[in-house]
Amino acid sequence: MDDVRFAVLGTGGIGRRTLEVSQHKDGLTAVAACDRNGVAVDHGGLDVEELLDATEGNIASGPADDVATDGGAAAAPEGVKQHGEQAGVVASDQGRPTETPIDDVIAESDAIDAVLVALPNLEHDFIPRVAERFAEADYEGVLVDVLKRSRVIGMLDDREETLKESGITFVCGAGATPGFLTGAAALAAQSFVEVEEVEIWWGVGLKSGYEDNRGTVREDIAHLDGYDIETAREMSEAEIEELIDDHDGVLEFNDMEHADDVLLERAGICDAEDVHVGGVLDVRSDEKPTTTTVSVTGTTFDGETGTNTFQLDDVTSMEANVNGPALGYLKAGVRNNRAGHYGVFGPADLMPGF
Ligand SMILES: NC(=O)c1ccc[n+]([C@@H]2O[C@H](COP(=O)([O-])OP(=O)(O)OC[C@H]3O[C@@H](n4cnc5c(N)ncnc54)[C@H](O)[C@@H]3O)[C@@H](O)[C@H]2O)c1
Repeated sequence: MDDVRFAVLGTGGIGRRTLEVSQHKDGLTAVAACDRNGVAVDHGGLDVEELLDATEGNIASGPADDVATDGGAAAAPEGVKQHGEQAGVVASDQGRPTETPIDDVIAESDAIDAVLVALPNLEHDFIPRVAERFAEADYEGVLVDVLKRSRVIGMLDDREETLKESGITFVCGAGATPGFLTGAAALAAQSFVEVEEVEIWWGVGLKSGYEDNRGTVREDIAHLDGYDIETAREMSEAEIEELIDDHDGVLEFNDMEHADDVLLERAGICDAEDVHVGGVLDVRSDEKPTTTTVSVTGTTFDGETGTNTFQLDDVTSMEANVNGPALGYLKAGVRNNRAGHYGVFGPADLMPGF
């Protein structure tokens, strides 16, 4: 494949690591990146190392106001981590402040093959609305997101015609779970003619990455008993710290609303209600509190019932398991886009069919 010129929307915990991992993959050139305050564009290729150094421990992240409804820059957040005069992308020599970071990237999109959307998803239709704005600008290329919530997939499907008309290949839910593990489940299902159950159980140790992944942790908190997306969004940083203290740093989640379910159903693998996602997050240790496992139980053509299991090594980090696959799916998206396949694709659609 020829060189792929890509952009990252949202240089928070995930977006920064995507840029870093792309340095270790062939044929990927980062040409644009933005966060809530700033944008950096260089069609000859960004100096990724400089951008990462400038934003290290200095992420324009933060809680409730992370999504301006017009998709533009949100107001200065309470949770900005900052060690210089400027937060996030603006701290880089290549960055400049802007009120309209996403529109500034859209304005450059003629020369961009793929865009990785690593924006927060605390407002459900934010990412679908961002996709719509790329379509309104007649973008012809790939959009990839790493969103987690099941209900967002339908909102993307509702916009599929608009995306197709523009020539957009949208790969949704393409992180770890959903994403990597959804693809693994689709592969594990191939032994069976009927799938009864898919169990995804993940373990993440985030001590050294906690400060850089607060957006993700906040979204996960919404899955705890007694919390929802609204309450999680409105919690202050202090309230989040308190909740984490109450759990001694270890949060366990059961029956999460993770899009693995609808993504496996729309690929014809099994019913969404037969997919269960849960896991354990430890923000005080880098070691995974439990091994990440995907178990697919089904019946073979010759009547045996079995369970195929896929396990991640405990030494592979969340960042490796989100960003490696996200960039892999991005490349698969580009291959499809160049072949004229437009519309909305989930990770399981890019695996052997069922
Ligand atoms: N599928 C998976 O396995 C998986 C795993 C981890 C995280 N995620 C998802 O990745 C996303 C990002 O998580 P994170 O921990 O990196 O969050 P984060 O808060 O660290 O980063 C979000 C970034 O988006 C930027 N941003 C926010 N609003 C913006 C706006 N209006 N315009 C431009 N930029 C804006 C922020 O400045 C920040 O740079 C979340 O939606 C999370 O759910 C998915």
